[in-house]
Amino acid sequence: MTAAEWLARLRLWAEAGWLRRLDAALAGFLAELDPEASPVLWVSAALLSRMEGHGHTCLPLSPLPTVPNEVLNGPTAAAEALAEVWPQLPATLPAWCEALRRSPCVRHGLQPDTGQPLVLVEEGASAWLYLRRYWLHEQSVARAVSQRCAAITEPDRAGVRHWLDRLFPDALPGPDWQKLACAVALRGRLSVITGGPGTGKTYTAARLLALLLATTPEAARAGLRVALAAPTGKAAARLKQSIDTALQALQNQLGDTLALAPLIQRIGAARTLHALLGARPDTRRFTHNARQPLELDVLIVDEASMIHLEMMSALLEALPPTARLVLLGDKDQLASVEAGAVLGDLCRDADAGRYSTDTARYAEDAAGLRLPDDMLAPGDLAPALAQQTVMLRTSRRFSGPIGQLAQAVNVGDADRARQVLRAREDQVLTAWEGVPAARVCDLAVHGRPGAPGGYRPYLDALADFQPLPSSASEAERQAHHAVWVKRVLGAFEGFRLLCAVREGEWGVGGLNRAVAQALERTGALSPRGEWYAGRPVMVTRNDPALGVSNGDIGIALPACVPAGETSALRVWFLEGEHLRSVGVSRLAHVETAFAMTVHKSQGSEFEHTVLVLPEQGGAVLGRELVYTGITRAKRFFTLVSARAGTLEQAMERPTRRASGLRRSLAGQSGA
Ligand SMILES: Nc1ncnc2c1ncn2[C@@H]1O[C@H](COP(=O)(O)OP(=O)(O)OP(=O)(O)O)[C@@H](O)[C@H]1O
Repeated sequence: MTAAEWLARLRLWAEAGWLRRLDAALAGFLAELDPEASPVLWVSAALLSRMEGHGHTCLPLSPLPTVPNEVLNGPTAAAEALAEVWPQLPATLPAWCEALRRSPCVRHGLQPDTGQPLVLVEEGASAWLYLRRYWLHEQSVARAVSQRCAAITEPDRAGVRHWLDRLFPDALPGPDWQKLACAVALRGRLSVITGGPGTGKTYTAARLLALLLATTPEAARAGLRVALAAPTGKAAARLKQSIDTALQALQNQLGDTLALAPLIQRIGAARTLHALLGARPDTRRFTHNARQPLELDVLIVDEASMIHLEMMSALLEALPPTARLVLLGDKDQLASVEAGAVLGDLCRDADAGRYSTDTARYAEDAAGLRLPDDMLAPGDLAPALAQQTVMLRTSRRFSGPIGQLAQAVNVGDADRARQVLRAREDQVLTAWEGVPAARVCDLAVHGRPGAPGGYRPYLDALADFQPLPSSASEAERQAHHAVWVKRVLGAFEGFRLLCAVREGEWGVGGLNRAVAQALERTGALSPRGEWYAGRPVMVTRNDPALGVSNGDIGIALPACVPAGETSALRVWFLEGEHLRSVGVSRLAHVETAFAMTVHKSQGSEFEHTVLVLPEQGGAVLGRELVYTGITRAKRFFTLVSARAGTLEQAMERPTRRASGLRRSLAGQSGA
């Protein structure tokens, strides 16, 4: 086929939905830059772009010459279309790479960076293709992580032990991983604390802050600059609240021996990563970078699984080399919406430990811990990053049926998951499978046996506004209104529909419409037009000017106005205990939020969580998605699926994001 025919074929595939238009357009762009190139370049570029759209940071080339459909992962018609043209492409990886190397659009080997749009990486019998930007981000993250892992300081072990014994007074039967996490974070410039829900990641982070304060010379304590951050506003507010609560409880435990109050005051509000780095409108650049680093000594970042590669690169670049970065997150949760699976990549050794004898000795001296023999690794098999990574293994609030189900899903044990679901202990768990989408609306309106209510308590709170008598002062009216708004927002957190997909009757859009109509039929809502009292919305774009972040959830409610005046609708957001509102006309980028994606629910928990699985979920319907959905449930969990067996199918499929971060880390210094 000629170049024009190849490009036309790629456009056809985009029209069929097997590629995105953007993917075919990238191929067209490269054909303009290098009209003489082999079709390998255009096909690879289109597939690479498609992979990026699915969250991968690179395209593994090894399967391409023989099993291209593994990459396109499309329906039968797509496989047939590929089979028709593939014989015209090289049949071996070396020939494929050779064709790419011939193009000036592809940087390879030790070639200097002259702005080539693609980068080819070859190692042994494998090869990967990158978009330049992701290659640079990956290299920059690997370099920064390695440098931070190498910057180990040697604290006074006896002093650390003294404080750790006070901070963790309870003797546990096995190793106290929380204690180890504190000890490890104290000696490094980077540490990763991972663990499932309720394993005490923030509890540990609060103790780490106390340990840092206690081991800082007294004269320097007042100058210790600590910041808290998370990828979303909601997660940031939750982190701040948990850290404050934990530090206050710790102060009571420690008495006068260590003054934590000044630290609590100094920490300030937790911010989104965008706000911390100083996001600038209409650009992907930030105010803070290597030339203008953040002014802080300790940064704790929660929900790190949501951080994508580009953001991690920007964060590491903006951190001064002397600052300590502590990443908290659940490595088994869904990876970020945008490309990369950074926390998963950083935590690859977390289960196994792979601690060196040096780390074992340090754990014994500084934390009084004997690490299990099977978690130790000989010198060259003990990567530097593993020494700075600790996995917390005991959940304090997640031991019931929801925890058991989450655990079974996480390890891919379908029989066990089924058994737990069938047991329906105290009706905490229920599965409705092979049902029509309308059943989801029933759940939203009434709840279910064992977990009644659905959105009813929120609607009741909405209807329950009793105006104060006209004699009430302005301050009294405002306070009374704020109590009501908080009650409505609090009640809304009691129930949530989480979807795997956005489109279709089982997706976010379809269910939001259906639920709003079902609630309207009960007379509890009057959704006339776009905005109505009680409309829950999710912000879909950061807007620093309005102070709202992507993922924030608020509810449209009337403002507090004097009796007799008409009150305009405002969207109310709760940040910790603090209420904020924005006029509805100023919020351009929002969507209704009765149903939301599992992705967007990360960092939130709801009393009753409903996970909705469609008939066809494609590649998105994987194990991490189900695990993340289940672990959002505080008291009740309901699975609703269009087809029986979807759960098992999803569990069989752990999502593997193509990424070279581990390889790049190993290439840096064995990190
Ligand atoms: N060692 C401990 N001793 C007593 N209580 C603990 C301990 N560790 C954690 N907890 C308690 O367990 C609960 C969960 O802890 P925490 O919120 O820190 O977990 P987490 O891993 O940050 O959870 P998530 O990220 O899922 O919200 C909290 O109430 C906390 O006080």
